[in-house]
This record gives sequence, structure tokens and C-alpha cells, in this order.
Amino acid sequence: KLGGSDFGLARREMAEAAHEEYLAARDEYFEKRDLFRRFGAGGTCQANSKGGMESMKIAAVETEEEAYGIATLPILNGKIYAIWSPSLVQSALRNKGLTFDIFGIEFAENVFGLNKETMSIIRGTGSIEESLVSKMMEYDANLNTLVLRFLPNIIARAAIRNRNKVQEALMKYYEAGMDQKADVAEITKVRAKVSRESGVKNDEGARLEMALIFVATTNSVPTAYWLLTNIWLRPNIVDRIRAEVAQLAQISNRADGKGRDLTLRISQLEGRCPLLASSYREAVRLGNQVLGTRRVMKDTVLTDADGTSYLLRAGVNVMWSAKQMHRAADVWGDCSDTFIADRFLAGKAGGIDMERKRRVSYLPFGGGKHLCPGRNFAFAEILGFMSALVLGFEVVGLNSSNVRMETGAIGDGVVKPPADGQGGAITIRRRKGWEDVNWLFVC
Ligand code: HEM
Repeated sequence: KLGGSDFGLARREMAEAAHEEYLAARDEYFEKRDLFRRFGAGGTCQANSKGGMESMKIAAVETEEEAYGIATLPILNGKIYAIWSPSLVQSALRNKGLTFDIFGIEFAENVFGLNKETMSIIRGTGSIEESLVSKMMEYDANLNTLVLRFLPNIIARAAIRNRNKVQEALMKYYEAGMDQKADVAEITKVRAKVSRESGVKNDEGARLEMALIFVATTNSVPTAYWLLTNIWLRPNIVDRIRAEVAQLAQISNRADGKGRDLTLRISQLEGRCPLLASSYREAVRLGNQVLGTRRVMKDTVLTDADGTSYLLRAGVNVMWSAKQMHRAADVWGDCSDTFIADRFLAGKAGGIDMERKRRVSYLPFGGGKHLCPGRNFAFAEILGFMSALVLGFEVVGLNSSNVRMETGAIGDGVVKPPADGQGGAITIRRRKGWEDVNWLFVC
């Protein structure tokens, strides 16, 4: 049965198997390299410093230096480069010879159903109704069926049906020119203006704008879920964060006599609510399982922190796993799989070296040219939401056995919680004495 939760399960199993294979390939590689090294015959992945060899070629390995951080993995008829050295990933992110554009463009064509004309413009140039929210979420849940590009009308029916509903609503919106009204967010206005000026037709522009809704929600919503559940499973953390947020709340009686206004200044959250900010970074660290991807556009040399250089051949894809980097025990400690709310508080890393290692290994928002432009917005919306929740609401019925972070499905950036209500129901209600509060957020 290719649909619904069975398909979701199969995708998770595929992703788990892929992750296991990735780790097994890395271990096998380390093991073989040590063997080669012992016999003095060569390694499976050769540093480039002695003559510009492609990584993975057998050649003499003379030194007993640290394990190489990259290797070639055979895949179907080709190969990919898999990187597990955090500093080499950083080097890949900064390098202009590697790009994500190609994948982004292919992804947009498939999953937003754009026509050839719009795609050629993109290649050349380089408020939703309540009911549409669930359509968007169903689309997101079934997105991977579309990404497969295999018989989409059969296996991606749910994704296409929900995509159509959202896009029809967007078309009405853009065709009526509502995006240019005074109270519309600047990002919406500017994007629509740019796409019109580039020659994208209104209906296609509307299809394309689904991308903004997609990128703005697909990772933020599950991240908010992992933050909420992990905080509320620890009552003492709720109390401590509540105390942090309470000192920022500016409360005044409303002029119309209808309760009180409570204003929270988002720009103060980072500096004055350190435990809340640390909990957010910890939820991001654990929930983010993104597979970073780049295409090597021309032969490119990457250099690792130890000075080892590798030649990467044009046309090959490069991948790395944020999950592996975010959970490496030598960086995050033995409890690297556990949520520790104060892990990111100043001075908790255990010295400057560890702090540096953590910084290099923390890649939830990618980097380089494609560094997520929504990361500060995500911080503001998730911490704003959470600070109001912790101050004025209580969460009832959360059960730790229902909060299960499994391996994400292929294509997931942030792993989604169990679907179809399998994570159990909870109730969110106003705290006593906070029923009359109207929440205001300013930057
Ligand atoms: C916790 C929330 C979020 C996470 C974990 C996240 C993560 C990411 C990652 C990993 C990338 C790819 C970067 C790379 O390959 O180097 C990305 C790209 C992107 N994100 Fe986010 N993101 C989040 C929230 C948002 C929000 C709220 C928006 C918009 C409002 C957004 C807009 C984008 C866009 C437009 C790109 C493409 C950038 C490009 O290709 O140049 N993201 N994000």
C-alpha cells in the first residue's frame, strides 16, 4: 500500500537503513584505511597534497594522521562524496565551486508543479485561509512521493490534491493583486514583484509562492513541537524559563476595559532568557537531520582543518549528515542523544576547544551562499510563541512515551513527530489568572 502512514513508515525505514549504511560505510572505510596503512600499500581515500589525486584512489599513505574526513561511496552507476569531517563540511559550504542551485531548481519544478516557461525564467535569473493550513500540512506529509518523480499521478495523489487546493487559493490572491496591499508583509510584496518583473505569469507566480509557505513552515513547525514537548516533559525547566520570561513582560490595562495587554520584546529573548534560547538550540540540534547536498561544478580542492587537501571531481554530488554531526559523542558527550536544556548556556561546553568543535559541528541551517535566510525569523517566531505559552498557558496530558523522535524520512530537514495522532493528544489551556491577557509581540 503506497499511501498514508504505511508509506510514511516505509520512508522512515528507508531513511534509517540509509543512515545505517552511511555509518557502516564510514566505519568500513576507516577499517580498510587502517589495513592499507598497516601494510604500507595505500588507502581508499588519498590526501591530495602529494600530487592532486582524486580522493578514493589507492595510493601510498605514509602518515599516521587522523582519519580522513571524506570518501567516495559508490551509488547505483555513479558515486557520491560523503563527508563526515565537520571542518571539511564548513569548507564545502564556503566553496563557490559547489552549488545547491541545481537541486533547488529541480525540486521546485517537481514539487510545485511549475511549467516549462516559468522554469526557464527561474533557471535564467537564477494570509492563508484556516482550512488551507491542513491542506498545506498534508501536502508536506506526502511531499516525498512527489520528489520520487515516479508515476506521480498514482503514488503522489495526496500531495497533488493538496497542492492544487493551496495553489488555487494563492492564484485568486495574486490575480486580484492582493499581494500589493499596504498591510502585506514586505517579503510577500517583493517576491511577487520580482517574479512579475521577470515575466512569470500571475498563475505561475502563485504556484511558485507556495514555495515560501513551504520553506517557512516545513522545519519551523516540527522544531516548535520538539521544543514544546521537551520543555514540558521537564517541569523544573518550565519553571526556570517562566521566571526568565516573566521579567520581560510589560503588562498594562486595556483602554477598552477588555482585560490586559502583555507585550514581549522579541529582541530581548536571546540576551535575557538564556535557558529558553539554549533549549531552542538543543531542540534544533536533535530534531535537525538534514542531509546537506551540493554538486561539484568544477574540479575543486577542499582543505580539512588538519591541512589535508582533497580533490573533488566536477559533476559528483557531495553529501553530509547533520544528524551524525549533531550527535557525535566526541563533540557532544556521551549523552549526545539526550535533550539537555542548558547544554548551550555559556561555559557549558567544557573549554574553548570543545566550544570550537561544537560550533563547527552545528549545521542546522546549512551555510555559505545557501545559509537559511529564515533562521532569525524562525528564532523569533518559535521563541515568541514559546515564551507566551510558558508564561500564560499550561500543557496537560503530555506523556513521555508519546514523544518519540524517530529517524526522519528521506527528504526531511527536521524530523516530524509521529503522524496521525500517534503522538497522543494534549490540552493547552490558559493558566489561572492569565485568562484576560492579550498577547503582543514587538521586535
Ligand atoms: C527551524 C527552522 C528552520 C530550519 C532548521 C531551516 C533549515 C534550512 C536549511 C538546512 C536550509 C538549506 C541550507 C543549505 O543547504 O546550506 C534552508 C534553506 C532555506 N530556508 Fe530555512 N530553515 C528554517 C526556517 C526557515 C524559515 C522560517 C524560512 C522563511 C521564512 C526559511 C527559508 C529558507 C529558504 C528560502 C532557503 C533556501 C536558501 C537558498 O537556497 O539560498 N527557512 N533552511
